[in-house]
Amino acid sequence: MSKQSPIIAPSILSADFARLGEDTAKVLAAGGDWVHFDVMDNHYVPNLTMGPMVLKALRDYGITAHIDVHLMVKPVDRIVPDFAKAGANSISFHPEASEHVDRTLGLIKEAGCQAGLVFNPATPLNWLDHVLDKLDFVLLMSVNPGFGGQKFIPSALDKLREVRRRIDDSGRAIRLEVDGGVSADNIGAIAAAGADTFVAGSAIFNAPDYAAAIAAMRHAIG
Ligand SMILES: O=C(CO)[C@@H](O)[C@H](O)COP(=O)(O)O
Repeated sequence: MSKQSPIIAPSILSADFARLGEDTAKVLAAGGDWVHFDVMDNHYVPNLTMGPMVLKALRDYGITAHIDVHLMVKPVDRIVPDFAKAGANSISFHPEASEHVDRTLGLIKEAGCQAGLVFNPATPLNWLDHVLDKLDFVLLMSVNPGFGGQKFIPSALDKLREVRRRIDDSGRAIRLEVDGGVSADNIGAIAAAGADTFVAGSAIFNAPDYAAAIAAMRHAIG
């Protein structure tokens, strides 16, 4: 399966939390495709962010775009139905944080969401071996999870190429998402390595003009 059309998913971890609905609507109006929603539990990662109530509040505010929930939590399973009920469209998790990866993927699908597996920079790709057919997307972290505004780790490019090869060999329509340190300066190389779904937080929300930042990324993807 060749690459799918590019998606830019602004990470609202870098949005103004005091005006989250407004800032999310603004970044979507500026050209963002999905909302990337980072859930951190101060256990699996050393930070604490948002839960299902915040996601529901965004839906109630009028956000209708695809909301892409990245669970950085341990354990995983018991929170999955709550995010689905709150209005998540896709849910990803870290395999080493789940007791039973296949079961967690099943729970996500049963809840009506797209399912993804997330790999930290040092997580081996063999977690993909027996579940590729159950995935809607693979999310490769190009920073260690927990914080926005970190620098892209260059070895992620080789890993992206390897996952792209595995997806292409499978013939399945699986998206390849990348997250961490993505900017207009490196997104061209990241796309060339095989990514089709791009999460960006600080490069968009710290820019004076969200639309110009997103347009520069689309232009660099080509
Ligand atoms: O999941 C995470 C961090 O753990 C990311 O989604 C960050 O929010 C990306 O932020 P930038 O690196 O683009 O600033």
